[in-house]
Amino acid sequence: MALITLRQLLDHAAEYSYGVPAFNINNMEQGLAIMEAAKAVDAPVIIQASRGARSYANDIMLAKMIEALAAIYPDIPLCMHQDHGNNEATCMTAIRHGFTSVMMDGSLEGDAKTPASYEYNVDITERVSRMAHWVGASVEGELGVLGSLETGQGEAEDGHGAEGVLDHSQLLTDPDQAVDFVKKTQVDALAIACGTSHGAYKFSRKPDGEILAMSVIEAIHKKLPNTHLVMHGSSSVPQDLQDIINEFGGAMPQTFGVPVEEIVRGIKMGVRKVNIDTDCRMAMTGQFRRIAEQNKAEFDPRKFLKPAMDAMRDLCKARLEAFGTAGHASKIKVIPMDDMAKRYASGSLAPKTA
Ligand SMILES: O=C(CO)COP(=O)(O)O
Ligand SMILES: O=C[C@H](O)COP(=O)(O)O
Ligand SMILES: [Zn+2]
Ligand SMILES: [Zn+2]
Repeated sequence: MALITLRQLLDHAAEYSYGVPAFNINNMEQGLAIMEAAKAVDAPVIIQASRGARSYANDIMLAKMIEALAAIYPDIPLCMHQDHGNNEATCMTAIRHGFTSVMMDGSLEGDAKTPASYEYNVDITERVSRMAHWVGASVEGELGVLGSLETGQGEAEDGHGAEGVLDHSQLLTDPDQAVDFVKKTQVDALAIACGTSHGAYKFSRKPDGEILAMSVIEAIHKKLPNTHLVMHGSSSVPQDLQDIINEFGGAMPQTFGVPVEEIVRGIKMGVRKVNIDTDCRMAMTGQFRRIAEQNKAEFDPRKFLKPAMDAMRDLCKARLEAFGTAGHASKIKVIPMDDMAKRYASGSLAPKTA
């Protein structure tokens, strides 16, 4: 069993200057695709489940699945992370089900829609941090609200994400506030807002600095060189995946994601965790559509799921290679959560924010 905490994994990533993609899962096929990719290139992985994934798959199913994946791939350090926790209970029940890491997303209130005050965010994130660290689990906080700099819109349409139109002061993380936030909350990793948003429709054109503010990451990294930064909404929405979906009966309007080369630039500026869900969904859906179109007599779900799994595996492998994660799995000796708990208690893992 090689379940690793986010903190240990990102400390390793920082030491060796690489980034780690965090792929979302909802089902067995996605779990196997990620692990196959990781094994192929000897990479550690972060698998994350949203609240939606937990209610779709059931907590017990997810917990047993993670246990199974860790047993099938004993040589791959696997971090199991709660994506976008909305309150203390979401985070604590995730840990109870074997997650080694949680995101307390206090940038929004408990309804996961209303932008929260800074005080609310600090208060709830600090509390979750304190509790998670008692048992050695890691915590990711978020400062700034995800949403498009083109439209000012969050992404409430998928059930979480800010409602209404936001201004740039909300959509871009303030570097000075980031320093204060990390000091006060003691988070292990900090998700920042720089113009990315969840889903396929991020940018209406190939993003430049106007709409994808990499300069914000650079400014935060200057002030917090020892803090692990997290980029959400970091699918690249590759043209070839849009084309496959549309070639086989889909109708996705032309859209643009976060170019892989921008993420690689981010990794040089302290980005250690890169959240990717949409690309994996698109890789799978393209194959579902292709098989449905090319073999109309087919009715065995495995004939759809296997090519979908292979496409997701290839996507994951490409990201693990591009972000420099490949080759590091075998170099990591996993520290058990109980040991991590002792390290937190001793103060040795306190964030360096001098
Ligand atoms: O940030 C994400 C999950 O937290 C996923 O982002 P994408 O929708 O860009 O894949
Ligand atoms: O928010 C990030 C992921 O894309 C999860 O999406 P979801 O809530 O639809 O599972
Ligand atoms: Zn989402
Ligand atoms: Zn996210």
